[in-house]
Amino acid sequence: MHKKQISKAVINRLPRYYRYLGDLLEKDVVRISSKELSDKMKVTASQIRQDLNNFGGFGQQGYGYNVEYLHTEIGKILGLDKKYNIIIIGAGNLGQALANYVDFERRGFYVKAIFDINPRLVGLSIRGIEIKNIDELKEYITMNQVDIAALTVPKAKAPQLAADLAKWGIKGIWNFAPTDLHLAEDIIVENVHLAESLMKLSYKLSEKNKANDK
Ligand SMILES: NC(=O)c1ccc[n+]([C@@H]2O[C@H](COP(=O)([O-])OP(=O)(O)OC[C@H]3O[C@@H](n4cnc5c(N)ncnc54)[C@H](O)[C@@H]3O)[C@@H](O)[C@H]2O)c1
Repeated sequence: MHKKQISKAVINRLPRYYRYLGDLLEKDVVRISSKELSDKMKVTASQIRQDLNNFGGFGQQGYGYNVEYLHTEIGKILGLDKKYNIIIIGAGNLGQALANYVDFERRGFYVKAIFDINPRLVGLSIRGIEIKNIDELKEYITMNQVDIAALTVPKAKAPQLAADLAKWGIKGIWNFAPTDLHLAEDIIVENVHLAESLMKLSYKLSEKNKANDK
């Protein structure tokens, strides 16, 4: 059977559905109508129905959505029913902050090792996770199951490291360096460009200020 192509916009909204449903579960909410979910999320009820219809609906007429079921199913679509081993390349400010964040584990993402080039950092531990010398990276990847590499190195170092990671078999790169990586198509890159997000905020603020000045 031909698999239906899910649009990027829908995929982008799924983590937010997942988060809201997780919050509802924590409050022991058993079911929710698309209208209630829509009021909470400030997304139209028809948008919610349309989005979820992409995956077979999940809802029942007159009943709404079973929160736990929907949360589990969206989790499966997002691949959150699996465990992922992460390594962090670059143990500076951002790399250390990521390694210190325990909540990723709750979602199935486990930071297993951190690598850096700076001998003053190598050998230290963050939350019990050892910072290894970057020279050990290839061997580590060969000997261990690594699913995702977070790149938190300076921009100039990122492309070469990304190419090495890809060559050594890493399929998922979580890139925080403010540069675009050009890798083979089977390597999945998710960019987290914080400064670009800040620029969007700045744009919106300046638009608002312009409107107020009128
Ligand atoms: N800190 C933030 O809030 C922030 C925000 C937006 C973007 N970024 C981006 O994230 C990246 C990291 O930022 P940061 O603030 O953590 O920088 P940082 O200078 O604190 O840390 C970078 C680390 O990478 C290491 N490194 C350099 N070359 C390496 C190599 N070849 N192999 C392994 N490790 C290497 C350095 O020794 C250092 O420990 C940068 O690209 C930065 O632009 C950071």
